[in-house]
Amino acid sequence: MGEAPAFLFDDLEKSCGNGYDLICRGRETTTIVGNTKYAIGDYDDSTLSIGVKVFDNSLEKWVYPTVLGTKPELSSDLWALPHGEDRVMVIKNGAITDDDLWFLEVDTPYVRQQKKVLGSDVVAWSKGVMGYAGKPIVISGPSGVGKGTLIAKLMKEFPSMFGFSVSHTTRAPREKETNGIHYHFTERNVMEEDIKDEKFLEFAQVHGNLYGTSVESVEVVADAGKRCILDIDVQGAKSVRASSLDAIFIFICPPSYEDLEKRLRFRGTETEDQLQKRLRNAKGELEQGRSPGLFDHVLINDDLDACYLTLKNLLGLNEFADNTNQSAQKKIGFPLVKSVSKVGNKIYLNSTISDLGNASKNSFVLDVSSLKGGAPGRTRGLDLYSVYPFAAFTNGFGKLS
Ligand SMILES: Nc1ncnc2c1ncn2[C@@H]1O[C@H](COP(=O)(O)OP(=O)(O)OP(=O)(O)O)[C@@H](O)[C@H]1O
Ligand SMILES: Nc1nc2c(ncn2[C@@H]2O[C@H](COP(=O)(O)O)[C@@H](O)[C@H]2O)c(=O)[nH]1
Repeated sequence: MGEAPAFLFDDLEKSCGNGYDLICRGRETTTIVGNTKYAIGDYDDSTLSIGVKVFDNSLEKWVYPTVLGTKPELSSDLWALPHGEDRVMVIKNGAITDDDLWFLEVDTPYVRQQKKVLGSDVVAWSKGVMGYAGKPIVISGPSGVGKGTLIAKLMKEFPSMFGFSVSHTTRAPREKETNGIHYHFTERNVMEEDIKDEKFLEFAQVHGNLYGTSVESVEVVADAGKRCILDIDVQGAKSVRASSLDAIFIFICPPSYEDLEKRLRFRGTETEDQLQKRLRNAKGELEQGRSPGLFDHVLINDDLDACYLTLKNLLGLNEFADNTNQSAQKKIGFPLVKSVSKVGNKIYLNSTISDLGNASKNSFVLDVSSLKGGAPGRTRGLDLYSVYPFAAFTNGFGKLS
């Protein structure tokens, strides 16, 4: 990581091509990935979003692929840069914050799978998101073991570091529960429809009700730069383990079955029937929780404070850790781009004005070496930092502090 080579910017004030990757600019811009030419631009007037065409080499004409994902709104100034063999990075110059960077996936595993399912040519939009908030944490264990209590302690002590994934459930709200905070309380038919529409990362029938984690509920936490905590049952944990979400899995055990029952009774939120059902289900969950391969850590919640300390230790949050680095990432705004150059995994952005409030020439690096994920939803792991003017905006190592 260092200062951008000066020649790149001086040679690149023109709008198209830099000798490394073909970088194109315009309201409608064409770019080549592999052997295929894509036109990305403004002819999709009906939706006022950026349209996509693919050049069919055998038919020798432009065709319209199925476009999946949320489409970015139209922009009069687009930059398109092929990224690897499977996607195009699209910069919407001068767009509002957080809407400036998109990826058009043309041959990622997700797109290839959708091509098979739909039997047509498919591309998919995925929004570029700066930073990577750390692996989500899945907390599982039988009802009444203290998962919610431990999570509440973590969220209270580290409010800027963690965000809770608000699940959907068909269970009725308890007295002190608020819709949208504790759960999204929902009707079964609505939730089943959303499951069919693939809006859920996982779902399960738990103690007679349907519970599920929507993709959106995990994404909003990560969009806020926070580490996502999921409180889900063992079936849900299994599904997440099998999904593409790279998480840490923690199972919470009670000191004894009798203690579990005492806690559930003490909480007083269940009828006797419901309580018995939860206790019966706990037996199977405790067996599965301890079976090898599913959970990375098993904690016994005997003394609450001791268990909480162990949880913090395994998350690297003990009193000697520098926890400031783990808080929400500081964002810098995307610059108004005048020229673009790509060298390896670094994209050099030359700007005349930036939101840093300086009207002089500013240079930025967008580091895509840690790119994670892809459609549907977001492409994460992007790192944007300023490299010029060196002294004024950096910590001396070329990166904004
Ligand atoms: N270590 C502990 N010792 C004694 N009581 C505890 C301990 N941890 C939690 N509790 C109490 O046990 C009850 C159940 O805890 P909590 O609601 O956090 O469980 P849970 O695992 O989230 O349950 P559910 O899965 O049903 O949501 C609460 O009244 C809580 O105060
Ligand atoms: N598989 C999922 N399980 C979930 C989810 N949200 C909560 N849960 C689990 O349900 C039980 C009961 O919860 P309660 O609030 O009714 O006491 C508990 O074990 C939770 O962990 C979810 O989205 N998916």
